[in-house]
Amino acid sequence: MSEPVLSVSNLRTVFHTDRETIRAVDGVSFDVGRGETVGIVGESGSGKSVTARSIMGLVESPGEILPGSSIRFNGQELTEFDDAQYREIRGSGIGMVFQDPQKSLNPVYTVGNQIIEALEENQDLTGEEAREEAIDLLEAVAIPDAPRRLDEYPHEFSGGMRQRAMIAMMLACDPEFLICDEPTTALDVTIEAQILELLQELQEERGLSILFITHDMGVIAEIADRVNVMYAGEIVETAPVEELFASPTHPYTEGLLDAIPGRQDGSEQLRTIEGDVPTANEAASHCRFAPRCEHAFDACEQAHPQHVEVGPEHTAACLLYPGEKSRSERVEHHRAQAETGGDHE
Ligand SMILES: Nc1ncnc2c1ncn2[C@@H]1O[C@H](COP(=O)(O)OP(=O)(O)OP(=O)(O)O)[C@@H](O)[C@H]1O
Ligand code: NI
Repeated sequence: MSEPVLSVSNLRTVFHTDRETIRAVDGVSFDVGRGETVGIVGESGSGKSVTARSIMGLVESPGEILPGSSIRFNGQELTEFDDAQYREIRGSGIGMVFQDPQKSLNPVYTVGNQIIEALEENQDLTGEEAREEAIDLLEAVAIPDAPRRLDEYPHEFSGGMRQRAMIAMMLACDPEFLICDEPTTALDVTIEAQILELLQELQEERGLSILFITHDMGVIAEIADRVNVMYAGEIVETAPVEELFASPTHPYTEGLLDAIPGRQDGSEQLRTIEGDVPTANEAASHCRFAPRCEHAFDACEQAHPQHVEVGPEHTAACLLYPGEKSRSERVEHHRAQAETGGDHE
């Protein structure tokens, strides 16, 4: 792969509360290549949105990105950016699409006004030129009757159309990198499919790189080239999408896949993983998934799993691997890796 657009390395983002320090993102590393869509998937509370907010420079007190974390975007170290530099990069380099367009679209201004304002701010367009470009953008996101809809307010748009308008507004900043955080979760499946298709078209036309966050493995299958499975602040498995679906390796990933309707053969039932994602408040010295894992054994509570190569461009952090070793050898392997590979306090 050529130089990645985004390279996140050992990202640790915590929230300080009176009682404890919540380790929302705890040593996360991944790359996004140019023109690539990389997914982050995991249940609620696993740290997906905090990862996105960390990249966007939107972590506020009592949150903190810990020293030693690195977020490189086009070779620039974002963790060293000040507010002004971050505003600049949010206005041009990196765009973000959220689950809830209500939060990004202002109800008291027309959709057109908001897109035109973004164009004026970020692309130095004014007057008729900006209006023409805003119409082009609404057409680019396939909003019918664009010139008329430009003068409507967000509440006059349906949910799917609002999300399209939100994407158009984001395109007004002409970003090269897009972070989508559950952009289709609030939509019904037909509209969801249309928005996913739109994102893929825009990606091809504009050469966008995308980080796509969702709790839905079905959506990941549609959109991602590579996938990171996240659990309790950590990435527990990473692989190209076909490889992940063909050979899921971490028991958590298997659990997520078993919960997709229609993936079971006749004998199996649709299953959900019992229990909830724990809130991590101490450095991991064990497997955070062990309490919910049907394959867990004693050592899972005592050694912190490290990433092991389990297939082509495919790693998993689980004490069941490397599969060819005995159980005690595997535990030793992970302990040794944790020491040399740099588990952090
Ligand atoms: N401002 C905050 N203060 C304290 N804790 C926070 C804050 N924001 C997030 N957290 C905690 O960080 C953890 C990860 O949250 P995050 O929102 O990243 O999860 P998520 O994977 O995006 O879940 P969801 O699918 O529900 O959006 C959670 O335990 C959450 O409670
Ligand atoms: Ni989230």
